[in-house]
Amino acid sequence: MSDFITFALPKGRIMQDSMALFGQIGITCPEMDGGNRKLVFENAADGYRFMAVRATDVPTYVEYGCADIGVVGKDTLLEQNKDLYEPLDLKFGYCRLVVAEPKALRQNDDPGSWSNIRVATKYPNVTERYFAAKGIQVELIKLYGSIELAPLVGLSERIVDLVSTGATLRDNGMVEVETIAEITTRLIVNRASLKTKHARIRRIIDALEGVIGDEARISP
Ligand SMILES: Nc1ncnc2c1ncn2[C@@H]1O[C@H](COP(=O)(O)OP(=O)(O)OP(=O)(O)O)[C@@H](O)[C@H]1O
Ligand SMILES: O=P(O)(O)OC[C@H]1O[C@H](OP(=O)(O)OP(=O)(O)O)[C@H](O)[C@@H]1O
Repeated sequence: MSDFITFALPKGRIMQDSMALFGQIGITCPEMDGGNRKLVFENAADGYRFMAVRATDVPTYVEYGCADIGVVGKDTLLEQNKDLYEPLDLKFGYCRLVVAEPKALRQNDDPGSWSNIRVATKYPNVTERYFAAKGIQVELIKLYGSIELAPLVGLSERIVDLVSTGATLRDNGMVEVETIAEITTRLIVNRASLKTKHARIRRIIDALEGVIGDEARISP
């Protein structure tokens, strides 16, 4: 690894909030404002590099040390369960991971009586763990997006997915049944980088904590 500090940032909705937060601690990348299709951007003067990757790929780039630091939703971390240092809750990207089902089904359904259900989700590992802890057997159908479609076309009656405003569930005739986890965006760090680039990474973590507040710190 170089003397650069390399960040892996998700291309989607988290990117803008991440750069706004880093901007508050003086970490910027003017090259990113260029409006092109580049995937790696540098601020060579300050020694920072930024990679734009798929949200679900952030933990992989950090785990393998291609990036020293990553920004990623807790949902992705729960699903992938990788060995990463997670020092900070960045306190944005708030949403919830929930179990949901069609409104009509909910009226006569008792989740307490479920013993064997079929669930469509982007989060098969979290879903399996959650229902296994309740003694419920799940037939998992892994999807990669538009999860709320599954009950509409008879793929599965239940889904596990993220809810933020609730508009997607509502507009597709579904309601929440249970909350599995509250989700926010997290800072993750490669364990080797934490040793080899300790002073710089510690400074970044401390500066972010200074901006967000003490409640950002996650105890190991
Ligand atoms: N509706 C939402 N409101 C707020 N945060 C959300 C919402 N949906 C997702 N997120 C958060 O943003 C993260 C990235 O979501 P985004 O939609 O940008 O990527 P994605 O399309 O889900 O991932 P990928 O590109 O790997 O398929 C999620 O992992 C979650 O933490
Ligand atoms: O409660 P809401 O504010 O409506 O947000 C929830 C929706 O947002 C996410 O989908 P996304 O936009 O990432 O699209 P996707 O279904 O293709 O993953 C999530 O998977 C829900 O579908």
